[in-house]
Amino acid sequence: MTSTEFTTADATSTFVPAPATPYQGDIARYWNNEARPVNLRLGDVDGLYHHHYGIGAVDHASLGTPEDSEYEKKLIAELHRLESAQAEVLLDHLGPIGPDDTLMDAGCGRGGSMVMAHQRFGCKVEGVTLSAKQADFANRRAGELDIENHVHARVCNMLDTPFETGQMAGSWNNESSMYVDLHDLMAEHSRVLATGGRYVTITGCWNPKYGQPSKWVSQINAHFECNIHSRREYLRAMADNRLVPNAVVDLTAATLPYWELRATSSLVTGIEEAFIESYKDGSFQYLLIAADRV
Ligand SMILES: C[S@@+](CC[C@H](N)C(=O)[O-])C[C@H]1O[C@@H](n2cnc3c(N)ncnc32)[C@H](O)[C@@H]1O
Ligand SMILES: CC(C)=CCC/C(C)=C/COP(=O)(O)OP(=O)(O)O
Ligand SMILES: [Mg+2]
Repeated sequence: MTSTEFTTADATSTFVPAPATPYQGDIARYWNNEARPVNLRLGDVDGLYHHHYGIGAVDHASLGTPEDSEYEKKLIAELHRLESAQAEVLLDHLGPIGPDDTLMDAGCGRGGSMVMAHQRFGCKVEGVTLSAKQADFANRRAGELDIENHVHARVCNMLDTPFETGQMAGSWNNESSMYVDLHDLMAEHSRVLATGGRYVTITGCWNPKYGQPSKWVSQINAHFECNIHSRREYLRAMADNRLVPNAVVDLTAATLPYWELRATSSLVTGIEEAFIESYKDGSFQYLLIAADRV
């Protein structure tokens, strides 16, 4: 199939462009086949479906004790609360956004952050993902919430979007930048953002201070088929693309309670140890970077 041919995903109405590279085909398949119960069980708490991790202190008082028959349900609600708190912090850094503005969610997953952005700002949100299953899920959810005129996901490469130059008041990557070349990514954000618009990323990155990616970072890469970048690469790619950081927030200490709680739950996936150990040995950092498009 050539890059100009289009096909439809099984049992969906979403048009799916041929992947730009074989790797992007792998990632589309990965997310079309993803079925870890942790993600749907947490999303079912209130209908916001995330594929990112949590931040903030665990409210141990709300959990009760493990002997409590409702303990596991409360634990799931608590993990979900921390994941939504993470998205709130990302949205806090977008600056003033109004109902007439449009935002871009690059690597939107099942759309939880897009719904939150619309509910907070009243704005339009355009999401892109490589996965038809995720785009359909996000669009179905927007329909159920009656916000399909404001929140829309499409299957599209975040490095080559159909949006107009300067169209976006803000844009973000929430744990989705480890699948692409950062220079290409920042160039596309820089293109779609209006001058004065804000770009925000929350990401896991390896710490140049450690030297090279640790074995834990390699394990996370293998688990998700991704390529975690270093902190230095983010800052360089932004600087080269008219994106000037106005906040760099180290969220590593804030995400550890989420991981330590998750490691005790029935929904563990096996990657918990790698996150906990790499955050603790300093080889890996959970970072928010907000940048102005100048
Ligand atoms: C870990 S999920 C994050 C989802 C979402 N940002 C969230 O916070 O719930 C990674 C997402 O990046 C998307 N992705 C990876 N590479 C992409 C690319 N080149 N273009 C568009 N989306 C991409 C995947 O399809 C997936 O939706
Ligand atoms: C911080 C880093 C390096 C993230 C890698 C990207 C990623 C897969 C995020 C979580 O997705 P998920 O919510 O589907 O994962 P899980 O099933 O583990 O909850
Ligand atoms: Mg998850």
